[in-house]
Amino acid sequence: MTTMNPAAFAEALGTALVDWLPDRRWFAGGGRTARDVEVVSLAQVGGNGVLAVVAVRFADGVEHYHLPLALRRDAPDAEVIARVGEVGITDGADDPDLPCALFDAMARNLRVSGASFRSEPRSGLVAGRARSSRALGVEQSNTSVVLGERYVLKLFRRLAPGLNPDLEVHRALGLLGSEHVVPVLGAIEGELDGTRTTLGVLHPFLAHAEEGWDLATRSAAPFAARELGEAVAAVHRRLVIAFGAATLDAGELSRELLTRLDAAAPLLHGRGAWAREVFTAVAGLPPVPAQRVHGDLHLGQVLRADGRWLLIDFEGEPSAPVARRRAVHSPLRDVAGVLRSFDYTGSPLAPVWAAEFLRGYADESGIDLDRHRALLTAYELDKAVYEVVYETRNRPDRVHVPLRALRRPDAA
Ligand SMILES: Nc1ncnc2c1ncn2[C@@H]1O[C@H](COP(=O)(O)OP(=O)(O)O)[C@@H](O)[C@H]1O
Ligand SMILES: O=P(O)(O)O[C@H]1O[C@H](CO)[C@@H](O[C@H]2O[C@H](CO)[C@@H](O)[C@H](O)[C@H]2O)[C@H](O)[C@H]1O
Repeated sequence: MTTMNPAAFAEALGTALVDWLPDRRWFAGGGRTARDVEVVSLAQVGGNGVLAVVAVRFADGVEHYHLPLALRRDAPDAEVIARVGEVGITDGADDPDLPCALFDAMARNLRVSGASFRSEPRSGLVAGRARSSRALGVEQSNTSVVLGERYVLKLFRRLAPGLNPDLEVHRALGLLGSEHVVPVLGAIEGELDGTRTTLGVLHPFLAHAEEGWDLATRSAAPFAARELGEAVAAVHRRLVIAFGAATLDAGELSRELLTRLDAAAPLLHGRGAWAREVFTAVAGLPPVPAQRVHGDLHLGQVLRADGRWLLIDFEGEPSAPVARRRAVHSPLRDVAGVLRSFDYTGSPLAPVWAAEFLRGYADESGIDLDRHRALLTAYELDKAVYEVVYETRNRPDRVHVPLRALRRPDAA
């Protein structure tokens, strides 16, 4: 970049991104056509790296994205997003050097124009200790890179101004000594709309961790569903200690559920009637205990490592505005998320796991789930409605799974 005109760089990049972005798994455009892409900030890092924040304009609004980029003269055409003169701009997450440079910048607590890099107290990061990098290569909403096989750097993609709830919650639970989350070792921040905004977070890489989804669908090992229930309840307890408790007015909650249902109605293939009844009945419940929760809990968000469950990715629903992701909810929302996930596995053992999970959750939390059946069912249906929208946008071949869950249980 030093030898490149920033205006020419931004112009070439913005133009090329209109076509490049829609093919990225993490791009949340949902089939909409971007009218234009504007580069709103560029921070130079390492010898060949740039952290860019771009604004993508659609007919119905603007979304911001974070793009770690590498600049290389020898970049193969297939990897190049845009060329400025002889220099090819490529996705920095796949670059052999850029992620290591980001690690070193965190270890050194570096500040450059437009970005700051930080290591957490007592993280023990030492520059130069991460010499290799590889993209994790899993299906995800952001992009995670494994560094030196010891660390994992999650580069957030779609941005909302401010502290990312994933970093906020991991940090808070880590400080409380929770054994069900990985510690935060470092973070990267940029600026968006004049607000310090999280661009990345560094955790230890658990090389032998297995995802709950893989354990439930691909492994012959017994699934520790009861322990998962206990772990979720333990995390919920610590979330109350860290962020406090509240109550929700049942009438307001009912209206919120119905609003989400109405918004999704065109995608539900006429399957919304039972959910409507259940959501309407929520208005008659007593005030609902609420707190910060995970917000998008499913079996891909839990890892089994060294005989314990860890919860990851406290970012909430990727498409929700950040205020909603940080809002308090009933903890049963997370319980419902895991139940939906058991249903997604299609395993004949799913009902058994669900029962064990609920037993573990009830025992650890002291919540009598039988007394809260109506609310739990409402959250399961709300999650299924969310999933119909999510799958329609991202994986249309799976939309039948949540659609099936919206059918009244006694329906033929
Ligand atoms: N500390 C870790 N060690 C090993 N693997 C991890 C770790 N954190 C996350 N992963 C893996 O990375 C995947 C994506 O992480 P996640 O935080 O869910 O990203 P996203 O928000 O992009 O979906 C997870 O499903 C998990 O398999
Ligand atoms: O992990 P993310 O934060 O990106 O969550 C989104 O993607 C998930 C899929 O990867 C999606 O989860 C849905 O599919 C899962 C199976 O692939 C299933 O276990 C979940 O229960 C189901 O919700 C999640 O909803 C979405 O927010």
